[in-house]
Amino acid sequence: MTDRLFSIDGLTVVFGGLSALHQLNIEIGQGEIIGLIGPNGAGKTTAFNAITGLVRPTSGRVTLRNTDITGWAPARVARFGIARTFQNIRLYEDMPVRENVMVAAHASIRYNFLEAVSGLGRFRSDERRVYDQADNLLELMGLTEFANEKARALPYGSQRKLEVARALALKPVLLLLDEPVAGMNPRETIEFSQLLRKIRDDLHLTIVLIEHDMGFVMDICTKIRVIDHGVPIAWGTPKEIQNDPKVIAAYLGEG
Ligand SMILES: Nc1ncnc2c1ncn2[C@@H]1O[C@H](COP(=O)(O)OP(=O)(O)OP(=O)(O)O)[C@@H](O)[C@H]1O
Repeated sequence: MTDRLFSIDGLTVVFGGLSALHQLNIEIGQGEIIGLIGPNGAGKTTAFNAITGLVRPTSGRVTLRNTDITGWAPARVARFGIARTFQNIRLYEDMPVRENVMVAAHASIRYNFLEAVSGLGRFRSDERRVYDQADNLLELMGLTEFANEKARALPYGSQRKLEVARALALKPVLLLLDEPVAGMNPRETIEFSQLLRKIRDDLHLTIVLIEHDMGFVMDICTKIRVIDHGVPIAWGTPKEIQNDPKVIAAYLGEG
């Protein structure tokens, strides 16, 4: 593995009496694309929520760039370099596509009151920069033609790409994607794989993704962590995971 960027040690989340996540460990090097998979209800989204501060871990540690970020508030986690998308798309549907990205970028900028109300100085130059950055991200994600459309007018696959553009506006070092290709057709999914590799390379990103589309996961991931009923059951390359009897049994037992 290349330099360690991010790690999860013994991450555990208990809701009432339910152990949603039990002793999850993951270690990730710069530039890797890691898959987090498992049957429905396995605890995948809970892991993302615990990493990004939406859920407080019962125990365990989350480390990014040698800094313990366990239990940090969501905005602080985002500013420190972790951005995410959600399983259910979260866009400002009646806002134009470009503004959707600009609003996300603003989350990483702070003005004092005078600068904001006067619209002068740093505020104005930052606005220009945020506008240009949004256009660059839309171009990267192949969404330029939709810049002035309302988000709700976009085809579903493009809405998912817009979610990624919004996450990238935070300038993360680690990108967490929750079911990024859900609802995409096979052609869109292949194009999205290519796009993801490109943004990983161009923006020096490291990526963790949750996904049920196994063709996509096996194609794009360098390593995969499998969890079942909150418990980690396997860790390995796509080939190792595909042939692991515990993984096959977990998926066969689903439903
Ligand atoms: N806020 C919460 N309070 C109580 N229980 C929760 C909460 N969030 C999740 N759970 C429970 O924790 C378990 C894991 O849920 P989670 O959403 O993390 O699974 P998942 O692997 O992401 O599933 P899916 O693939 O269906 O999205 C489930 O039993 C779920 O009902």
